[in-house]
Amino acid sequence: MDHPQPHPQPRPQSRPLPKAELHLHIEGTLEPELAFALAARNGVELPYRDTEELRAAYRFSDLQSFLDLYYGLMAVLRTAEDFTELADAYLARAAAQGVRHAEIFFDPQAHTARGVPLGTVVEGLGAALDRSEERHGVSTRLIMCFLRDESAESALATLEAARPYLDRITGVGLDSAEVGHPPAKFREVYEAAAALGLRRVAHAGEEGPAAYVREALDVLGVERIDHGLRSMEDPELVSRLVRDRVPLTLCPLSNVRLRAVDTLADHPLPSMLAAGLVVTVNSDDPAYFGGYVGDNFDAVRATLGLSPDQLRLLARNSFEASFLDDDEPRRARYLAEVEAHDFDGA
Ligand SMILES: Nc1ncnc2[nH]cnc12
Ligand SMILES: [Zn+2]
Repeated sequence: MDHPQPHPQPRPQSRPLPKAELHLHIEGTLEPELAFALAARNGVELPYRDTEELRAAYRFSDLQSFLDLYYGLMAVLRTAEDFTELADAYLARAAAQGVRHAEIFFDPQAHTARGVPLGTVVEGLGAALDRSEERHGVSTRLIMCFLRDESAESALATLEAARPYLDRITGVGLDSAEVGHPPAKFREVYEAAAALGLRRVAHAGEEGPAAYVREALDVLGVERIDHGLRSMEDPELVSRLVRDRVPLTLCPLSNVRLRAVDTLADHPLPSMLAAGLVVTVNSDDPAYFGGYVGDNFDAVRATLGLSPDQLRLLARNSFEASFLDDDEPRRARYLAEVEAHDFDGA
């Protein structure tokens, strides 16, 4: 008797490379559609007619031109539920692009300055993070950033105000307009954060010089550098970063949109990998810069010709650089997923 030939099985959709996202501003995940929905719900008038007009405004000449729009659009975020919805939408998108662990930045001063209490922000984000593993399969940490173009006193007051919420906060970071606001301005608040047992990271070398990267390490005692692009201008610093295995959280599509590099083809990621730097790939503000973290991986693969081994190294770095030190079995599971990942010959 003839056995029927099995039908050819449809090729399973290739699964995205498992990765951690370590450089992600939750406010930078505010998509135009959600911004308009929240504006309607909260009675906030936006200076754009519709999502199309808003998207058309996403043409930036530098970091400051982006920050002006970014802080302006935050006006729609008012209630704890708004922050929950924002974070939940990010986690769903991130999970679909292979994110297994996310260390999420937020900017408390950008909200408290508008009269939104810190507790509203932290509790709102926390509600989404609490159910993230169950709902999206993504473990999370929260990192509170100080705005470096605000005063050191304001940063200290923010840390003080965060005391009741420290069980939800893993670390502190430093972001916003870099040039003219060197890391040393925040020595005291970083010392206080360290004394509270908080982990420390800082943006440095995005638009600012390599000297800011050195200062972030020497004065603030940071464990990771966010961006760190301009470290490449200082060979001695590069040797130090390689020797000490200091992770750099790169954001390639952000660097193109904010004109830190001319084109993606000019991005120093391949030279940074070749130099032995511990680099990771992240999305920064994905709603504004044309893609989430998987899109950043796809773009560097396509444009910079990264090999499967290099992509796997980036993913491995992301878990090794993460603040999963309090859960080594989980980190080991994630790393095993990376090693087992099949690129389908791509
Ligand atoms: N790329 C970036 N640099 C500095 N501060 C930021 N805040 C949000 N995105 C930022
Ligand atoms: Zn950033």
